[in-house]
Amino acid sequence: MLVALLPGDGIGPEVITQARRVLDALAIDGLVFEEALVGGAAYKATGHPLPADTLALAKRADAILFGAVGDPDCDALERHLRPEQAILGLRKELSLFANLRPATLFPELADASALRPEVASQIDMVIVRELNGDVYFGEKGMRKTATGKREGYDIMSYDEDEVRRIARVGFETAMARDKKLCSVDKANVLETSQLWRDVVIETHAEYPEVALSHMYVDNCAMQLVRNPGQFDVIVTGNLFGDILSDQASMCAGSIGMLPSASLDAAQKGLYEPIHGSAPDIAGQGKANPLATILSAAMMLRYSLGLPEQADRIEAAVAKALSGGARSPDLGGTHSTREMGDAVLAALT
Ligand SMILES: NC(=O)C1=CN([C@@H]2O[C@H](COP(=O)(O)OP(=O)(O)OC[C@H]3O[C@@H](n4cnc5c(N)ncnc54)[C@H](O)[C@@H]3O)[C@@H](O)[C@H]2O)C=CC1
Ligand SMILES: CC(C)CC(=O)C(=O)O
Ligand SMILES: [Mg+2]
Repeated sequence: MLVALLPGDGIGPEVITQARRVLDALAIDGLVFEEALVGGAAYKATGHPLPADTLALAKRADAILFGAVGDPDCDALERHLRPEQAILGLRKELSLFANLRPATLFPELADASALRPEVASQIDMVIVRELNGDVYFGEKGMRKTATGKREGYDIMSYDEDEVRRIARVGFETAMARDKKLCSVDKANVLETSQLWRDVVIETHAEYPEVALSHMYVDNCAMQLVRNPGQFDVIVTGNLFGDILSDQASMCAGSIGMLPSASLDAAQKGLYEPIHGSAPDIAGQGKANPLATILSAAMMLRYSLGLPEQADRIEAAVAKALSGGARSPDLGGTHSTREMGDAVLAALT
């Protein structure tokens, strides 16, 4: 089993190092790693954020463990050369259309949430985010209006097949949990969202056991803070899912806690924390590696068929937290490496 390791930029390499230590400690027979440059690091070395070799490795691998991309030095580059194009390119090239972002509060972290502990303790949801379409992949550009003003544009669109396939992932995810699916859109304003809602309703006929509800995205942002316990599975588009999952992460303690799986139709996947390269703390040993370590657990479960090993990692993370391991984002002083040490010590 080949895992492509793509550490990327900023805190990406720091958190990937800790995930790799945990995977090594499991001593899984036949698991091999191959590392490659991606993002700003790749641009600086090769002139492209997603070099052909890196893409070829990602295609060849059984799974991809990804850190994060993004480098302030690259923010003025033409868009197609910016580090973020690497993760967008991987998602598109590998048809990773289904992004699962579980947001669960480890009970030990009730005090780390931005919400009151009795509200935060109810959080146990999965955000299913569409990852191959929407405004991120529509036609975009800069142009001049008739009166000579600069105008930026990004086209938002979904076709019905794109909505149907992610709706099915949402329903399937709900079937495996509490059978409650909330579809989040902005159908009161956007035609893209009206189609989204119509197709989700049509797809519901295939899953009559699931209780389906609909919510506008602005209300959803509010409800995530007011009463996050009401959500079981949320299915939504690329842009809304991006924003809502960062918000949900803070309700669950920290953005440094949320893992993700980005899957294609055959469960091949890229696994990454939901956060970015955090240039404000990069190189300081302050990054929380648990989101990446938990992403490695998702990789073992979804793409490598090793659910017991995934359980071992998740149990070790819970034990490390019970034992008091806290990086600064969780209100503590543990360094990135010490968080990794705590998980390693808790592995049984
Ligand atoms: N999938 C990816 O590779 C992503 C890349 N990005 C890129 O990352 C760069 C920085 O973006 P931001 O908007 O600042 O988002 P960010 O997620 O990198 O950071 C937001 C805030 O959360 C903190 N944070 C993030 N991860 C943390 C961790 N593991 N432990 C402790 N604190 C953590 C950061 O220090 C920062 O204050 C940009 O270039 C952006 O485009 C952003 C999101 C995802
Ligand atoms: C570079 C962004 C598109 C990535 C992001 O913010 C995310 O996937 O959460
Ligand atoms: Mg994001």
